[in-house]
Amino acid sequence: MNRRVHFNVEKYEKLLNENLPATSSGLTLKRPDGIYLRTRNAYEQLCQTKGSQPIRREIISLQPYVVLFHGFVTQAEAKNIRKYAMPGLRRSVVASGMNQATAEYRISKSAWLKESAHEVVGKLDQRITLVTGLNVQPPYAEYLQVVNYGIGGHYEPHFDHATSDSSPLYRLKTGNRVATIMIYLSPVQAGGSTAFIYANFSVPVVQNAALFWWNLHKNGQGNVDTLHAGCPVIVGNKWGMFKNKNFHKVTCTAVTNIVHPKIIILSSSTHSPLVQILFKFFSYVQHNRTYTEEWWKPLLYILYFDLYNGCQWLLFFNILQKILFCLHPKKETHKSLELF
Ligand SMILES: O=C(O)CCC(=O)C(=O)O
Ligand SMILES: [Fe+2]
Repeated sequence: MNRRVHFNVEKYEKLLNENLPATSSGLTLKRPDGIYLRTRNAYEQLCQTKGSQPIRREIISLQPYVVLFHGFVTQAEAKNIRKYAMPGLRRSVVASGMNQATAEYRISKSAWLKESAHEVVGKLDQRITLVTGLNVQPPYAEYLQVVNYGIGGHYEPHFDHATSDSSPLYRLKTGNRVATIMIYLSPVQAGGSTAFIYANFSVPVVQNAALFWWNLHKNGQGNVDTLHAGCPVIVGNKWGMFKNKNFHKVTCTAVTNIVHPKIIILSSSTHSPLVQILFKFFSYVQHNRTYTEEWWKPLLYILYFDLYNGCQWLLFFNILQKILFCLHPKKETHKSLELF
């Protein structure tokens, strides 16, 4: 050690000694008291508990809205899910008119995992709800689907939402797919990215992370910018897990549990008599009240309210009450419409 360095180290150590914390002079460190710290023990414990760490969300794109939640599953969870799905894996299918069929543009195997398959499935549903604010329990959403791509496996550009009324999604009365979350359950040595074609970006496989995006605009129309593909796997084996959140059910959840601003379109073609009555009601109001400019407009965006598909009367009246509140002459602002 040269002399100058030696001198500096001495000086540094002297400084450290001079600025030793109070503990070394016999005083113990004490937490400040204060009523505002009442929850401190619980808070600190939660912060230190493994599994209660904040989720790290990386915003990949705002239009379309695509985010990546890092460390969404643990290594062990990913391994277990692959194990439970393995026996059920079958060649993946795609919608083909009214049916489902295998297709050259989707080369992979997939299996559905119900909550009863293993407790981890329920846990993941809960976690998805926590980060997205969406109720993803069936029947509000589809079951978890595990997908496995071998070398060359891929899924050519497609939309996750239905783009035609003849889609099986409509026939099943599940509504369109409002959002997709895809969890990467394995690393891939080369290839396998998820590419958003019109939006012009791709997301490489990040093991244990979850990619989330909205398929539909807030008005319920499909977002064409979500056209995406699973790129071919070049080296390795890609495992993913999907969850699709369906559309009309959002109406029900949003009313009971106002978690996400989703606007649902009132459709005059819906056959439910109650929807028809509501529609007539809106048309009447629209023609007979003119006190604020287009005040009625947001009302038309309220409900695609398929009462035959699980919404309950109570929810229906809850909505109606809120609508009437919005119609109050003093309420000129659209802000009062914080239904969804
Ligand atoms: O594997 C991917 O990265 C995308 C797959 C996909 O888009 C799908 O299964 O709907
Ligand atoms: Fe997809």
